[in-house]
Amino acid sequence: MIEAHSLTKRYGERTAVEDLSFTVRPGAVTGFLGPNGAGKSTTMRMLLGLDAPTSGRAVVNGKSYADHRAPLHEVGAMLEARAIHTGRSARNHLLALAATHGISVRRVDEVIDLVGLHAVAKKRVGGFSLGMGQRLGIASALLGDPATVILDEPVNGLDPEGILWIRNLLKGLAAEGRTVLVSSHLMSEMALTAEHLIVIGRGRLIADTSVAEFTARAAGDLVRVRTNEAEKLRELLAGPDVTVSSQEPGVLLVTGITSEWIGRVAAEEGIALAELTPQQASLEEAFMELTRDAVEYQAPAAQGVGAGTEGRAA
Ligand SMILES: Nc1ncnc2c1ncn2[C@@H]1O[C@H](COP(=O)(O)OP(=O)(O)OP(=O)(O)O)[C@@H](O)[C@H]1O
Repeated sequence: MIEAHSLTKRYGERTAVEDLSFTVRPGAVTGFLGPNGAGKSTTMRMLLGLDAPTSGRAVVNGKSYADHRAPLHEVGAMLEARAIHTGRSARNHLLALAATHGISVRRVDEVIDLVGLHAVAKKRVGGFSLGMGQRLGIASALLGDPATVILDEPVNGLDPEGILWIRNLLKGLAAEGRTVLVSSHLMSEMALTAEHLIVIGRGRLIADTSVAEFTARAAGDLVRVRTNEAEKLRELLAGPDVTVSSQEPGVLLVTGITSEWIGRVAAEEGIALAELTPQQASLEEAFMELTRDAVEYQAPAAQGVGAGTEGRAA
């Protein structure tokens, strides 16, 4: 379990995180979302004792990170995965880490297999692709078999196969009863991976919600229906709380009733449907809407003034 109690971090004039409180529970993947510069990495560093909060307290598994006797067994973390420029092999890198923490060679080989690096375990890490580097970072995080796992943007730069792999790995870790906190700036990815979401913007809490709740709210009740008998169906669906619009021939956009209901009406009247789709595609839009006021660097056109220059590299 992770607890943030009124965490605040200031860098001089700049407030990176402000009065941030949340709890991350075991047994589920929790997505930590926010636009660039929202304060995700700063918060994670405070959770891991790498940055001291200006005020407030971070507690992991009941204690602050520094008070854990064997932190690698309590919390495994991967922060902004950078290529590790080393001439060491992946296995030797993990062996060195294991040796300083009293972790067995057997466990090193276990995590190598777990992250799928077996074939390249003896290759120099310096020559690793971004994806292989991410896998190695995750292997390091899992080395101590920790109850809590904190990963900063683990899917960054991965190909679809790598993204799917991380998604399943995180779900598996949560299913084993671990606490899993994973940051991202992609709502659509988190919707597929996480059960719970903590959304921040400009260092402040914007939402603490289940993914199901967020998705339901984002999706609204818009349903797209395609049929050759659009006009007939439109008349059948008409009602005081129902709106039906159409922007292309044969396609209706319906709000006010569920897709199940539309399907039933069509079936009863013998109307064949070519498509019946509850609109979920607006997730990323809903996230942007939620965090719109909290985006640090907006394009000048969007903001109407000469906004800030470059963001830090993500
Ligand atoms: N060491 C530092 N010194 C000064 N300002 C910092 C420092 N670290 C972070 N900041 C500022 O704090 C704010 C939050 O940064 P942080 O890296 O935590 O955001 P983030 O949500 O992880 O963003 P990203 O997705 O871009 O990595 C930003 O405005 C950043 O410029």
